[in-house]
Amino acid sequence: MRNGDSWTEGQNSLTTLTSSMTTGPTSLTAVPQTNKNKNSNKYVAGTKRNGVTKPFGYKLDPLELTNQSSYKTRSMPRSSDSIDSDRRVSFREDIEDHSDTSQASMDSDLKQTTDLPGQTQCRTANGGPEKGPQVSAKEPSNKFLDAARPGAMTWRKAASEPVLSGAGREDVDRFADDVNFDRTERFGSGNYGFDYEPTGRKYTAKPLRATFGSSTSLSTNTENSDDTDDVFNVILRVRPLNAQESSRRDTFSADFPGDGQVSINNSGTIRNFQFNVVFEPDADQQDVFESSGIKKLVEGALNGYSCTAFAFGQTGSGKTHTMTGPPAQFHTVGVTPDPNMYGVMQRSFKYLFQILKKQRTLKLVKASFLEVYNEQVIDLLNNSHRKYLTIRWSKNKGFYVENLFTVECETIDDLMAVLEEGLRNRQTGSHGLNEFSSRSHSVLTVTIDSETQPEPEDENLYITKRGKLSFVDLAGSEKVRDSTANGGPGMVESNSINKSLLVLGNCISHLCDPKKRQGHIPYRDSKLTKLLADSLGGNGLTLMIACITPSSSNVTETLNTLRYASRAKRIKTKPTIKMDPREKLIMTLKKEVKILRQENHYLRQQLDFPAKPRGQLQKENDEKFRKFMKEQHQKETGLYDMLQEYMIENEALRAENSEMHSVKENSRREQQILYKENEKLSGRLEELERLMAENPGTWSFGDHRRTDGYGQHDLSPVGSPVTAGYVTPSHRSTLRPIGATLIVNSSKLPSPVVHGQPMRPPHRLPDHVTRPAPRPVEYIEGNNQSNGPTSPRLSSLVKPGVISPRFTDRKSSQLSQTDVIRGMNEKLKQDLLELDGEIQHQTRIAAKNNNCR
Ligand SMILES: Nc1ncnc2c1ncn2[C@@H]1O[C@H](COP(=O)(O)OP(=O)(O)OP(=O)(O)O)[C@@H](O)[C@H]1O
Repeated sequence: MRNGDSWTEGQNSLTTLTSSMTTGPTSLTAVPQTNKNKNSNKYVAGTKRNGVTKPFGYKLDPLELTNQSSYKTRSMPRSSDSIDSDRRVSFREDIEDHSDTSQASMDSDLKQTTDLPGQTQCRTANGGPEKGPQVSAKEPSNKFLDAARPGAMTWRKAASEPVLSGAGREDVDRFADDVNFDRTERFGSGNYGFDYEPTGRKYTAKPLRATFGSSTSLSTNTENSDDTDDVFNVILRVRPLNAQESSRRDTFSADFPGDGQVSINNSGTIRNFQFNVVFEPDADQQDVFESSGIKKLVEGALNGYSCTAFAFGQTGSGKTHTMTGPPAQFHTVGVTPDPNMYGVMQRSFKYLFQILKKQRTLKLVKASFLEVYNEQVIDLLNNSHRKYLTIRWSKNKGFYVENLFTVECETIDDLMAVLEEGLRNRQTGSHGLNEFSSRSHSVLTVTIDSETQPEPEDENLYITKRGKLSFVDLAGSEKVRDSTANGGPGMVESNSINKSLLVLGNCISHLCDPKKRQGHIPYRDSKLTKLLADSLGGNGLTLMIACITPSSSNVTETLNTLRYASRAKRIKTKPTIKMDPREKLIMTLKKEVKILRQENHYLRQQLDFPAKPRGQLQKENDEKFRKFMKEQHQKETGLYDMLQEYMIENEALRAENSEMHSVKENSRREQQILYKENEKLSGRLEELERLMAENPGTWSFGDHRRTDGYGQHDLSPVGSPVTAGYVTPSHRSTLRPIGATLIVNSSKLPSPVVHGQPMRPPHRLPDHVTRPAPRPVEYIEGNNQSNGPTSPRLSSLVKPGVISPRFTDRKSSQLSQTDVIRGMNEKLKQDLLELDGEIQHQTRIAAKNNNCR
């Protein structure tokens, strides 16, 4: 025996384990094994039969389905006389028959739902709720109509004759108007279709299958689907009045206005509800299978999603009938189950194996079956000791049942055997409302492991997806009074059923409230909700099948069920594919690599590198690319030398530039100092001259001549005001020639006439000295570089003609400019000294003359 769910144990757990059921002489072999194919370095599922391990694909051999002896050796033991082979053979034949006829349309089966056989007709309401039955003014009850979904519909048996036959276009139009269809629906994919003759003149109206449940409406191929609208569906099945109810003359309390609506008459008060699909009492098992959406769940599980179908409702309302067929046929000795009465479970198994047979890919199908009875989990496939199993929780798996027996199912027979074995072991009891009442919640889980190649071009990458298909048949909610009457089951049984259903209701109301959904969901309050946590609030596809009885005597329970279902209708889940965490990581990395490759490709384009094609040729191209780069390197050796030259040259230029910068800075500073000094000297000269001009009689200048002429001194920076004037006696004391002391008594200063001549105009510096030095011509126009290129290669890059012919060297230009200013400075000092000396000389003469007088 091995644990049922070994998902997080990864591939290592898939070791060959052969275990036998211990419940009878004929054993069911459980071979959950995987052989590692060393050549391909990937895992291949295998099976052990009669000691021989065969590749997993073996079980998809068509012969297998008709191999009677193989079936018999693997049949499940029964406590009663063995009649199973006949039963199963008949169902298998049924599969074969159907597969023959439906095989051709398998493709379309997977894409869209099939047409009705013709004896059923879809009826649609003519105008929605307002045209439905009268709603009591006292108690308006349309609140459950709010979440109606497009495609909601009602199934009702109709006359086998088409509604319109041999009618012309006008008739069809009139008919379409009558049933309130718009034009697009008339000839499109609405609930009615029209066959017409080649002439186009004659039409036959025919009802089409419901679009609900179509596999095309769910994007099951995406890893994380965004389609949250069509993943939690609620359908309603109303059973007919049974013999007991009819004999009591119970009235039929349900009405079906169409469009998936149902109205319940509770003693004159009408309550309306709406679901994805409503099956009226005369819908048969095949109708329910075809139009409930269960096919979509099977397909989802094959694609790696967790899918759950669960039936709920009052006791005796038809849950087990819908899921597996009439319970009597599994519990009555000597009765052969009628394949026509098989429920959605058997039909789903058949559909699953039909797809597997068609796909012929590596798939590993395993099944487990358990029940929750009086809040205890019991393995229905290994219940010889009826041990209670523990529910545990792990980060990767969520809630799971420890030590649950799992059977590998190679064929549909294996799966059928699992179902029958479990049903036989399930707790049933008889009470006033149901002779074969299920006293427990049962969960049959089919897991489908499939290896897929996420990227067709990558032959070595395989990922394993685990899809899960669970069928849950809940114990019926019941009034303890009713169920314990007539020697019914005990209070404990009823209470535990009701309690777990209450917790389920709580979880549903939390899940359908957007605010509460973010918080704590009380899954842990019951074993049932722990097991359903994944289906209710998880990442899967869920189908709730609400079952009700139309009997007026059970209207309160019926309304409870409908409210329950309406609330559940608002639950939204987001389906995601379950993968092994390691494989998930590989996928993530793979995606990253893909993105990086794209980026790389883009950059290559930008840099004019040769593009690396993606996909299967990647390796080959990588090699080519390496070769190309090698060649390029060889070709580019000359370029490399050039690059080195450039680098050396660049370094030299940097050093030169740096030197030039420091020379420039020094000379700029020196010039500034000289400017300032010149300014001072010039100021002193001006003052001295002004002083002499103011006292012309006192001064005579003899031969003192300015070589530079007379005028304004402009030694200040460009733009500063220029002062001009003569040296006045009052300012004599301020005249301080550099290196000499001017001793002048201003009050006794002579007139500024020197040797009988008026004093000369103030000293003026030549223009080229006072103005800032002209900017040296730049080497390249618009380029501030202070140096020219020394490299012949770089020189050749410079356009001829832009180099100034006068330009030789910026450094010398800087220096010459400083020299000019320095020369001027010298000259000013000279002038000042001369003037100062003359003044002193004149002063002495004047003093001498005064003494003589
Ligand atoms: N749609 C139907 N058509 C004909 N018979 C039905 C239908 N639904 C239920 N029945 C019959 O009604 C009886 C009770 O049905 P069933 O056992 O499936 O109810 P249940 O909801 O599973 O009850 P419980 O919760 O007690 O197990 C069965 O004999 C079943 O065959």
